[in-house]
Amino acid sequence: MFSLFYGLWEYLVSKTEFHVLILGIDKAGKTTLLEKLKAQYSSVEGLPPDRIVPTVGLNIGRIETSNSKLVFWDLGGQPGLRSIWEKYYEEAHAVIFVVDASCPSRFEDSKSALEKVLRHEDLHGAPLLVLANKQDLGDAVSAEELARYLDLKKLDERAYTFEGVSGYDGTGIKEIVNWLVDVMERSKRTEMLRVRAGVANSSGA
Ligand SMILES: Nc1nc2c(ncn2[C@@H]2O[C@H](COP(=O)(O)OP(=O)(O)OP(=O)(O)O)[C@@H](O)[C@H]2O)c(=O)[nH]1
Repeated sequence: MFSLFYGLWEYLVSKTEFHVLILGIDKAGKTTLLEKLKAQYSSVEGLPPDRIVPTVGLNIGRIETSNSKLVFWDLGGQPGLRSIWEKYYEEAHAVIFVVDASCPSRFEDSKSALEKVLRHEDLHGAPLLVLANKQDLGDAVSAEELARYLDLKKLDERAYTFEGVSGYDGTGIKEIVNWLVDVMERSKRTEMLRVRAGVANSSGA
């Protein structure tokens, strides 16, 4: 009886853990954003921008909100490293795609990288958040302008939105977290991943 109540209590107070992939071409500002997220939502101090180096492997960041735990996987965006991204698709609940909104000469590269991500079947239905980063710079385009450029009108099978952010001054960070938690809680993909995890656990995996 006690274990039944304990199990119920544990279920009620435990926080759901979500996995969020942070993708985007090199120098988009992924790691800088992750460090800002950590600084605002965890007890770990984020690295200052001048100590961040280009990512070669994977950076992991964990934050907690009142009812969820978010684990962020930040992957290197250099052309030779983008083939690694797909190894993480199956386990991701949602994707953040970061674009340097102050650098129009690289929008085409971002567009084709994002199209390739969205075509991959392992990400079917995963919610997508596209970030127009570096809004602290005067010449950065807005999230709406970037959305028009990326031409992502045909995403009816997944939840998606755009947000203007800055990894330097923290613009948009709260909106990122609120949107992700809200949409992942309601996502069919989350249900699918939960069921799969349940199957793995019950088979002893
Ligand atoms: N002004 C400004 N610069 C930024 C911002 N975010 C990142 N940067 C700068 O952009 C450059 C690239 O930032 P990173 O965070 O290393 O970019 P990344 O996308 O992780 O790059 P890779 O690891 O190569 O994939 C660095 O010089 C950062 O200081 C921002 O919000 N505003």
